[in-house]
Amino acid sequence: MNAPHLILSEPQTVPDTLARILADKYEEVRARSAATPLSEIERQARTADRPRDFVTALCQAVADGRVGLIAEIKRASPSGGLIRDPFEPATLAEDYARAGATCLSVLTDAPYFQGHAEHLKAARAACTLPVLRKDFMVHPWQVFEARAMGADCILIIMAALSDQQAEELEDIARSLDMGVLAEVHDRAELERALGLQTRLIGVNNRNLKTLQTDLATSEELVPLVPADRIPIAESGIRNPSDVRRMADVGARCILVGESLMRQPDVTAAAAELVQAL
Ligand SMILES: O=C(O)c1ccccc1NCC(=O)[C@H](O)[C@H](O)COP(=O)(O)O
Repeated sequence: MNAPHLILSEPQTVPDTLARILADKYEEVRARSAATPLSEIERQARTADRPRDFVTALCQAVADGRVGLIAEIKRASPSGGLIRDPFEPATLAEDYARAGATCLSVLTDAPYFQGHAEHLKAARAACTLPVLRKDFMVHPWQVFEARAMGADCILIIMAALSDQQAEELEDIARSLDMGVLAEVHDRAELERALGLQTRLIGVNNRNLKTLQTDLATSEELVPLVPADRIPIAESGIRNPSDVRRMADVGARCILVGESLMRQPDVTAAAAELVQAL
């Protein structure tokens, strides 16, 4: 394949942790695409089974007045260290589905989150929920790889990409009938994300410099999301009262990982969030 055309849009403004992750991701893509060329990964993506409709599932939850819970399967993280051990993605997926989650999010990044493509495959095979590949997308090759492993949606982190890169990744995802979740941390990123076609706008409450979460980020940004988009509050949501706090500013969809992963009974914990309103 040609040299990956990863260019960090404004490297000096990318927070340190994210910059490190992206640099490693670039190396990972280079190695993986050397082993499986773009033409081959695209062939695998285009012959994979039909994607599940991630966007419609969340729209339907909102239309029904339900909490749209994207329940995350995450073994470890830079901020939380090792979060869950033992870790069984298939069982967790079944537990989340039983609790009434709308979608799943599965970490596939290995170096920072101890994730793996096999976690996504196992989780998706264990239920009928649409699945987000939670990873740092920096190159078209990864979008094809996501579909080839079964993912139904990709994450586009606006802080990591130029507008042109984000549009390119979105175009490929749409050509594969995948959903796109555009993630923002501030007003400038939100403005840029609204230039994409996707309806899913994730407001991440995690400050990428400190890795601390603060729900005030969603309180500031969610009200600025236009009515034709679906705001999703991400990170740092721990209990039903946090779910109500997010709904009060207009986010009935939430993405929750660590607080669920730390519970012995994830079904009960996820059901509590789903039934919070
Ligand atoms: O979780 C981290 O430590 C982290 C560090 C650097 C970049 C991203 C990170 N997390 C990714 C996520 O967005 C979360 O996994 C997701 O929103 C769920 O958050 P939480 O419920 O707080 O686990």
